[in-house]
Amino acid sequence: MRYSDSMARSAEHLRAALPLMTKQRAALHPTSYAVWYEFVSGRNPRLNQALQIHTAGGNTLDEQQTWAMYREHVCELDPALGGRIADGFSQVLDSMAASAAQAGQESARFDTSLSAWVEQLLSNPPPQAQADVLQELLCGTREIRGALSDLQQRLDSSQGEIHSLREEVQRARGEALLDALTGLANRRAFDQQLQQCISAPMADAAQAPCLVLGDIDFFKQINDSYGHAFGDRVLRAVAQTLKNVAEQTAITEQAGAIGAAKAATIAARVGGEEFAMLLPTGNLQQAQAMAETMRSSVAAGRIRRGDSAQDIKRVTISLGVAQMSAGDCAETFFKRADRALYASKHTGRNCVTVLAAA
Ligand SMILES: Nc1nc2c(ncn2[C@@H]2O[C@H](COP(=O)(O)OP(=O)(O)OP(=O)(O)O)[C@@H](O)[C@H]2O)c(=O)[nH]1
Repeated sequence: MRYSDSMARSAEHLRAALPLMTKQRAALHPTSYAVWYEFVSGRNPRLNQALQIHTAGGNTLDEQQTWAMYREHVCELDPALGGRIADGFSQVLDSMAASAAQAGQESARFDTSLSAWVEQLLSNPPPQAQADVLQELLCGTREIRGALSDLQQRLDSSQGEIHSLREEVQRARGEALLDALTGLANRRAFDQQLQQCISAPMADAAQAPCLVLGDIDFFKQINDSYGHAFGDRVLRAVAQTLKNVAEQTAITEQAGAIGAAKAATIAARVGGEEFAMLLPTGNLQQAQAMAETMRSSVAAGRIRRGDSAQDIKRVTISLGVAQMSAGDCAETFFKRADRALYASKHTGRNCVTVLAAA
């Protein structure tokens, strides 16, 4: 069970959460309560970190941001399970619709035979009592047919609803894995992909997955000088640049692959101003070249402030590159790329460092 706090403890959380919730721009509904309950209980460090960043400098969360927080850090919906439930419903309805259609056909056949018998009997009049019984049977059968056809119509429309539900689940699945600000994959999606890479058998160590971590330089100064909203714009612009370069790299990989299509590079936002690019196949030189293109593209980009014709000071990014080695788990692989990134920060920023496995 997700929440196992005692009555007294949860009442305490309620008292702490309410004033925080009322400050927000989102309505007071169970979703926003779940977000702020988890915040005050301190049980979800990643949520707390994200909320602290979002509410820095007195910012408040609107409806969309509250839902994004919920989806990314609180919601436990397993989208695959949601999909299976919708599929299950759909199958049940399919088989009910088929049974109803079959029952309808059978009752129609019975109705036809009954009508023929009634014709016969009326041309050779039976005693009145028997004729009445037959007429009643005929009416009853027609009613059954009518009811079955209604049922079938309702089943058809339920099918339509299930179809939209399935689309909704798929959409929610997509959103649950996307970073709401930049549209890149979020930390959750990245962790899943990284885990998949780690679990896959490694055929050739030289072609093992590579990880590129990037972190915008002096981002706090950008926020402090131009405001948080402008900081968000910078994040979106950098994300778009990284995504474009990652996609170009994927195209090059596919063009270079003989026969087999290689998996695309995944670009994700894994923290406030931190990004991760995972190349499922390739080699360290390719990853380094991609990181270098990312660095130079970000540095060459120009972002204008809305209220000014002037560009702001150049935005740069530091990057670290590492390749997975045989003994790695997700954590050791990530940490090596992180060490490479911090080496870039310490050698002056706006550069790329590659760290080979020890
Ligand atoms: N606008 C905006 N700012 C964010 C977001 N997430 C994190 N930040 C800010 O990013 C800044 C990160 O600052 P630091 O970790 O000190 O790093 P830095 O200033 O980039 O310095 P170096 O990394 O050492 O070059 C903090 O001020 C955070 O508040 C966000 O979603 N939007």
